[in-house]
Amino acid sequence: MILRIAEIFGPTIQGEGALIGEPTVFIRAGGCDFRCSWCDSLHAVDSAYRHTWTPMSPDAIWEEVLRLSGGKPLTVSISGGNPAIQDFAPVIERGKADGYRFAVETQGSIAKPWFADLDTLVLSPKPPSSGETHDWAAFETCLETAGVGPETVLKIVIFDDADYAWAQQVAASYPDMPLFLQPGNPASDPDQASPVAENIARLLWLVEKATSDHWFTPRILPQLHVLLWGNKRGV
Ligand SMILES: C[S@@+](CC[C@H](N)C(=O)[O-])C[C@H]1O[C@@H](n2cnc3c(N)ncnc32)[C@H](O)[C@@H]1O
Ligand SMILES: Nc1nc2[nH]cc(C(=O)O)c2c(=O)[nH]1
Ligand code: SF4
Ligand SMILES: [Mg+2]
Repeated sequence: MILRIAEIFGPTIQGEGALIGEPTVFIRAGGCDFRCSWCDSLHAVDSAYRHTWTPMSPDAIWEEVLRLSGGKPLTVSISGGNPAIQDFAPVIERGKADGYRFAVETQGSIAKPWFADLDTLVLSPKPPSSGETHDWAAFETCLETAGVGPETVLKIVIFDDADYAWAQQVAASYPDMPLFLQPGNPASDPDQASPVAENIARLLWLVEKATSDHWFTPRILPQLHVLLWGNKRGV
């Protein structure tokens, strides 16, 4: 079996959400069923970049993770694109046998049986500013398929007031899921000068909005990797 891989990089730290700060190797799958207006990983989404995606066997993927991590177990985060388009079961099986932990980042539009084998499932439904709309039945299927195996968390990107109101509705529908909010990063140009000031301003806006509303449910975090490395790829 062959998977389409946009990039494998690390070790770095997880920059977002529940596992922020955790040493991580990333596997970025090529291909996505969404096309968010502000996607920061278009090189793994847009078919114009398809020629840059490497066809790899699960063994070859695992060899690269072992090389990058020096064979020392850590958390492997499978992102994309939407990794749920492809079958990562053999990679996860191989890695767990070596003592590695697995997290997946997905929007929750496609469920896969191997969600149940993860340590952490990050579901990141897309707010109105993305231009995408959700099939909530498919989202529910992701939750059911994951079951009680992984810790399943919600991570929502907020660009504006409409996104914020939408996140409050989603949170009300899933009161038992840990909720993480991160401000949207409007600049995904890897050559752009430091986007830190803009991102901090957006984080401040979001923190002040939630605290003044007395909305105490979410944890609100920056994209730590953007603060450290800007919009650079492979970090
Ligand atoms: C690139 S996506 C890949 C995984 C999956 N397709 C998804 O969207 O969840 C990884 C994470 O980055 C977030 N993200 C993408 N573009 C962003 C941006 N411009 N600002 C902030 N977060 C962004 C997504 O919402 C998601 O949580
Ligand atoms: N350091 C770091 N943390 C991340 N968290 C989610 C990422 C992603 O693009 O899925 C990401 C990424 O690309 N780099
Ligand atoms: S779902 Fe994720 S990878 Fe796909 S376009 Fe949206 S942010 Fe990008
Ligand atoms: Mg990213």
